[in-house]
This record gives sequence, C-alpha cells and structure tokens, in this order.
Amino acid sequence: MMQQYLRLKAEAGPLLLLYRMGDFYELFYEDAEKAARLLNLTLTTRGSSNGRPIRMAGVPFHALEGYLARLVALGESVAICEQVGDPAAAKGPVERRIVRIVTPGTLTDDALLPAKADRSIAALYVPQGRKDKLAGLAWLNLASGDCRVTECPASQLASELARVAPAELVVADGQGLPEGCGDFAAPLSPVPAWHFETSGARAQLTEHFRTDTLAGFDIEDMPAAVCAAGALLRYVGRTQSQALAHVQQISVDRVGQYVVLDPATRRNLELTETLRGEESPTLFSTLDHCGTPMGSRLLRRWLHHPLRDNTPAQARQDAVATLWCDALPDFQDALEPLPDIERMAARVALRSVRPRELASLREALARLPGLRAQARAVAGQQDDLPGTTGRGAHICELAERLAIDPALGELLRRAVAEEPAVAVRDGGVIAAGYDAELDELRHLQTHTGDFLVQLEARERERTGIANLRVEFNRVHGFYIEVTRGQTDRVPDDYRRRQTLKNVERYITPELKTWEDKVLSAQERALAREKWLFEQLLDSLAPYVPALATCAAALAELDALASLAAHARDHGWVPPELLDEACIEMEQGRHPVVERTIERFTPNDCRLAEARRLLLVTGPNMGGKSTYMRQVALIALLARVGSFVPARSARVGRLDRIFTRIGAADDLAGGRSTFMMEMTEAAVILSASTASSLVLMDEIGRGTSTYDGLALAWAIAQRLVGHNRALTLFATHYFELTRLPQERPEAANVHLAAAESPNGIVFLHEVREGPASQSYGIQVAQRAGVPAPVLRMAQRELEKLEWRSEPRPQLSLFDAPAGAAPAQPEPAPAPALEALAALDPDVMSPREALDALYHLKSLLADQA
Ligand SMILES: Nc1ncnc2c1ncn2[C@@H]1O[C@H](COP(=O)(O)OP(=O)(O)OP(=O)(O)O)[C@@H](O)[C@H]1O
Repeated sequence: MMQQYLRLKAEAGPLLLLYRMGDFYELFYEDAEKAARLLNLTLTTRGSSNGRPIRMAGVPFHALEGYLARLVALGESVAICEQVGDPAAAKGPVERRIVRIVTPGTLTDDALLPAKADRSIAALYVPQGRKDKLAGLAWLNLASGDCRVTECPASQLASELARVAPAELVVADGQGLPEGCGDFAAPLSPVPAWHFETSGARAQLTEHFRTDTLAGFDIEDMPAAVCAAGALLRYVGRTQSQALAHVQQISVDRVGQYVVLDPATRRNLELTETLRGEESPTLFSTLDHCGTPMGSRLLRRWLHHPLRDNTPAQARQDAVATLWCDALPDFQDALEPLPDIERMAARVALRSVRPRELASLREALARLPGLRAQARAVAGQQDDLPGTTGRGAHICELAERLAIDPALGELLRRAVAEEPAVAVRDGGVIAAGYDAELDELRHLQTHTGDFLVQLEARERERTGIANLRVEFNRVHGFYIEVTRGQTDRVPDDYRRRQTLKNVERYITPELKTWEDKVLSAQERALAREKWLFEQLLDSLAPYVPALATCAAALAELDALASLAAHARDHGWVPPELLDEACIEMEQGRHPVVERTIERFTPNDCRLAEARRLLLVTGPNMGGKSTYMRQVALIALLARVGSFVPARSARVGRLDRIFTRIGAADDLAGGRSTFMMEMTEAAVILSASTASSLVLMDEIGRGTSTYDGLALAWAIAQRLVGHNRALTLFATHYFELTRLPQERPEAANVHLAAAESPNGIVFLHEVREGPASQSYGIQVAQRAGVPAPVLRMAQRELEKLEWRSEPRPQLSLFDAPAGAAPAQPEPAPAPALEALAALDPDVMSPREALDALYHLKSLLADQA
C-alpha cells in the first residue's frame, strides 16, 4: 500500500495528498506533520519505513469539505485520492486515483467560495531581457468561466494585481514577483517555465477554444498575455477532471479602460475592506442592497474598476436613473429569491452541479418571465428625475437577455424530483415518470410491503404459528421470525438464518428469491439514477452559454438596482461627467461616514484647471481625512456610473487616483513609516498627470519638523507646477499655506473649529483660506490628557512661538526660483534665547536668582 501511496504522492508533487482509506482521508510523512499543525489534528504513526515510524494524520471522509475550506483559506493546495477499484475484487491494495485537485484559485464548490466575492486564479508572464517589454497577466474566474487578459508595463503590475486580486498566482518556476509587487500576498504556484512559451501557449488556447487562430479574441497583438493565458488554462485544466467547457472566450482589459487605483488607494479608500481588514463599513457594504450574490459580486467588481471613458460610465448612470422609480422596491423583491445561476451554470459545465441546485434552477427559470416583464415595464415608464427620460434602452436589452428557451425549464421539470436528495448516490433525484425502467425498479422496492403482508398471512396459515412475523434488517435482509416455543412447527423448507435468545429467524426459497430481486432492484435503481443524471448533465450542457448570459444580465440588473435604491433612499444625484479634468461638488458628503453618524456636515469642493491644488488645514479631528476621502469617493462613484452623495457634482475624466494617507509601518517589508511615506510620494510624483487625483495627508510628518516641512513644500510645489495633478494636500505645516502666494493654481481651505467654554468644537465645515490655529492642545484635552501635562505643553508652546517660527530648510533642495519662502532672519538676542530656555517650574529660588543675574549680564554685554 505504501508503494501505491508513494507513487501517487510523486504525482501530487508539493500538494498535500489526502489518501482515502475506508472512512478516512489519511496523510503521511511531512504532509501529516503539516496538516496536523494547520488543522490541529492528532499525529499518529502507522508501520515504519527504514526503521522509522511513518507519521500519519487523518480526517473523517464526511468532514472533508470543512477541512478543505480551512486548508485553502490558509493558501494550501490539496490533491484528493479516492478508491476507484472494487475492494472485494482487488488482490493487492484497492486501486486509487487522484480525482480532484483543490487549489486556492480553482474553487467552484459553493461551500468553499465566498458568496459575494470573486475568487480568481491568475498567471503572470514577465518577459526576460528587455525591460521595456510589457508583462502579461491572464486570469480566470473558474466559478463563472470569465477569462481575461491584460498587458502592462512592469511598473504597473502592482496595481494590476491589486485590481484583479487573484487568490492564487501561477508563475514560471524560479521567477519570483517583480519589484514593487511586495504587497501581493496570495500563494504562488510555480510551473515549468516552458508552459509560458509562445508556441505551446498558443496551441493550448487554440485547442481549448477549438479555433485555428486567436484573431477572434483580439489578442493577436498581446504576446505576453497569450503566454500567460496558455499557461493558465494548462494549469487549471489539470486541477479539474473535466474540460473547462464553460470557458468560452477571452476578454481583453486594455490599459486605459479603467481609472488606475494603486494598492494603497484601494486600501485607503476602504472600497471593500476597512483599514482594519473588516468587511464593513466599506463603500461596498454601504451600497450593496443586491438581492443575489451575482449582483453583489458585480457591484464589488464595478467599485474596483472605475471607468475612464465617459460613454460607458454615462450609460451605466442612465441605467441607474431608469431604475430610480417607484417600481424599484417591487423589482428588487423579485430579484431576491433568485439563486446563484452564474455559479450553477459553471458547475453544470464542470459536471459538479448538485441535484438540489438543479431544482432551484428550475424554480428560478419559472420566475424569469415575470421578472423580465417587470424590467421592461420599468424601462418603459417615465421616470421621476428631470432629464433622464427615454433612457431605458439598456434595461430593455438586459431584460431580453433573461429569455431562456422554455425547453430547459421543461426538461428540469420532467427530470428532477420535486425535492431531490442532496447527492445522486443517495437516490431519489430523478423525478417519477421520467424513465420507465427506473419507475419499474422503484415500484419493486416500494411494493415490498404488500408482498410481505401476503407472505406473512400465508405462512401463518401454512404453519399454524399465529405470531409468525416477516421482517427485514440491514444486516440479515428478509427473514421469518418464530418464537422459540413454536420452532417445532416450522416446515422443512425453512432454513435457519439467525438464532437469538427467544426467537429463531428463517429464510425460505420463496423469500430468498424475493429478497434478491428487491435488493438488486435497489442497487439497479441507484445505478440507473446515476446514469440518468449523467445523461441529464449532457442534455444541460448546450444551455450553459444561455444560462451564463442570463446570469450576467441578472447580475447587472441587480447591481444597477442596488445603486438606484441607495441613491433614491439617501438623496444622491447623478453627477455630470465631463471631458476635462475637474472635480466639483456642492454639498458633498462621505458616502460611508454619512451612514454611520447622526449629522454629517456637507461640504463643497472645487478642483479645476485654474485651481489644481487645495491645501487643507485645520485641527486634528477636524475632518480633513474625511473630506479628502469624500472627494475621492465621489469622484470614484461618478466614474463607476453611480449617483453621488451631493447636491450637485461635476467630475471629469481621470486616469488615476493616488492616495498617501496615514502611515502604516511595513516592518515585514523592512521599511519604516517615513520610508513608506517617501516611497509612496515618489510613485505619485513620477506617475501622476494633469488628469490624476492625488490625496496627500500630512506628508513629511515622519521626520523632523524642518526636514518634513521642506519635503512637503517641495512635493506640493512639484505636484502643482510639474505634474499639475488635481491634489488635496492636508497638512499641519502652516508655512505651506503660503504656497498660493507663489502658485495661483494652489488655494487654501480649512476645516473650521471654534473654541467654547467647554473646549474646542469641531464644525467640520470646509471654508476658504488657511486655518488660523492648530488647536492641538485643545484636542489633547478632549482626548483626556492630564491637566498638568496640558499646562506644561501650553507653556512650552508659548515659548516656542515667542522664540521663533520654525523655518523650512529649503536649501536642502534646489527649489524653483522664487519658490522658497526663505528670508534671512536676524539672529535672536542671546538674552532672549537664554530667557526662552528657562523652565521656572523646575527651578529653585536660588537658581532663579542666578538666572536673573545671568540675564542681566547678557543684556549688559549686548549693550
Ligand atoms: N463633515 C463631517 N460632518 C460630521 N462629522 C464629521 C465630518 N467630517 C469628519 N467628521 C467626524 O470627525 C471625525 C474626525 O475626522 P477626520 O479623521 O477626518 O479628522 P482629521 O482632521 O483628519 O484628523 P487627524 O488630523 O487627527 O487625522 C470623524 O471620525 C468623523 O466622525
């Protein structure tokens, strides 16, 4: 047996091999140690090899899915080996085979997949040698069949990987991740480098899609993407024991289609995950009112893929506007009971669909005509928003895609039982009346009762034993039971089957013949059902593309309805989409914060051609970060095609959104807070353009005041003068507020606060001009810093302010002419300096007197 194990283990390679033995899946050697550690299993031994005990750990077969889910969540890949031979017929160990490979990126089982998020697998090809060659990325969502490719410069890979967010990345053996992708955390699956070779990859693709060329997919001019896609399909094909019939085409994501969001921006804007890694409150959790998991997944995808061009964004906005009507709640109610048709279609293609899924698919199909009529009615009606009438064409188009050949529903109605069993192996899956042979076999089983009652009556009469009974149990089958006192009346043709304390059990030739027939009927019925189910899967296969189209239309209707419902319930408006780069809003709100606090103060923002950089000042806790994120989120929502939380908004074309917010140490990556800050700033300075939105929050605070101020000044100068990006620049360096004097495209705004007898009051109102004060000590007071510390800080502050204002050491940089606010300042008088250095709180009377004499002597020297 161990030889068989070792052969299969060699086949499984680095994957954990779960080896079926009776009611358990066992792991051996290092696999056992690893699994025991990861799953908290008991590590035992079984036999020995070279005099050393073989380590073993196992999981019960019925609990497999749960353990798989845990292993996959930990990034492990698993090969599952089943007994495929007949144990009774086998001479040596029963024949076993690896029947399934489960890897983090190739899950299709509902139990292992998150309902509201995609799980894709990607392959990355980075051409060696010339640096200017584009890298190719291909990714596949196996649970839906969606396969995509893109090419981009290596410098943009990190943001592309963050956009696609695969759960597993296939790479060429020995090729790690390119520089800059250090944040990418999913497991890498190395494959031989030749899998990425052009000719093999092309052959893999043309064979899969059964085409002569790849011209139909528009990827002929994307050599790196073709290599990645070929290697990807080869890898995924190996994990499935089925052909990937539902992967029917490759779509191309072209650079420039989407607004680029770098990984830090996706994190900082809390699109689908909070900064703490939680699922809510995020932009997605706030907007997700979808009835189906397909809708939720699409909405999540949209939020991560804001559109650069106005036409598709405007089309989506129009569709949202169409659904923004009184019939919307009813329409959403109709979507809610629909199951995950997208994933069901994929599982039909992979032949792993479960009987109950087919039953729920049947019910869903029955609902579709009603839903279609509702969608058409919504599209046709006059809506309440001014200027948005007559735009229901897209909704009508989606409604048309819901039409599915009624023959499919009919087939499912005829073939699948009303309430089928969970698994085909349990029987009771195929409906009565679908197959005459199955009906007959079932009839044999279900009518055993009549026969047994008759037999019992006959035997009682024949033997004269009044309490004779005909019974059945799983171990011994059918038998005639006679109490011990009556056994002398038993006829000759009774054969003893079992002796118990008070009874004897017999079988007769007639009963034996009956038993054989009934028991084999059961077996034959099960076999027949299995065969019929396979036939049914064959008949369903041609409907997979139509189901996928229908699922995509449903997902889109659902996601659009979700955006419309949120807009309607919370007073959002359609933003005007413009060609020139600008972001303007009146009375804008933060879409997530406005839902989590009682009274949100709306604010305006104006970033346009002649006003490209806003210096945002104001006290801590005044609302600077919220304001900056609000502007970015409104811009992003507009580019997604959603309505936005504002009284009115105008958003132009954007190529990228950058954020440098907050400071998180990347100790694992060996970068300090300041280093991180500067690395991100460097990326922004090199890649932002006049069409980019840049959020900079307190850049420079990770180093000394002068260094930080100098850097912040120079970075702001560069952004407004050279990059010309639309920038929100929050800072506590008041010196920076002088920038607009030199750069008319820069302007000051501040978050207003007021002092009251009870301390500082944050107004959260954005006003023009710089803040007059930073209120740091007042904020510290509200935070509960002890009064003596506050008093000491106040005194220290007064001394510092009185002594001098901090000056940026602008000589550190070659600032553009006239850029630095450097005016030579007179050296402070020695007496004043000495006075400032005194701390009366810690001086004795004697020291105070000495200090006074010293001061007088300094004055005398100066005179
Ligand atoms: N416009 C607003 N209306 C109402 N409350 C707001 C508004 N903006 C911010 N807040 C509230 O103020 C709190 C602080 O906001 P925020 O973190 O944006 O301040 P900040 O100025 O960036 O602070 P720090 O400089 O300390 O990072 C938030 O938790 C939020 O609840």
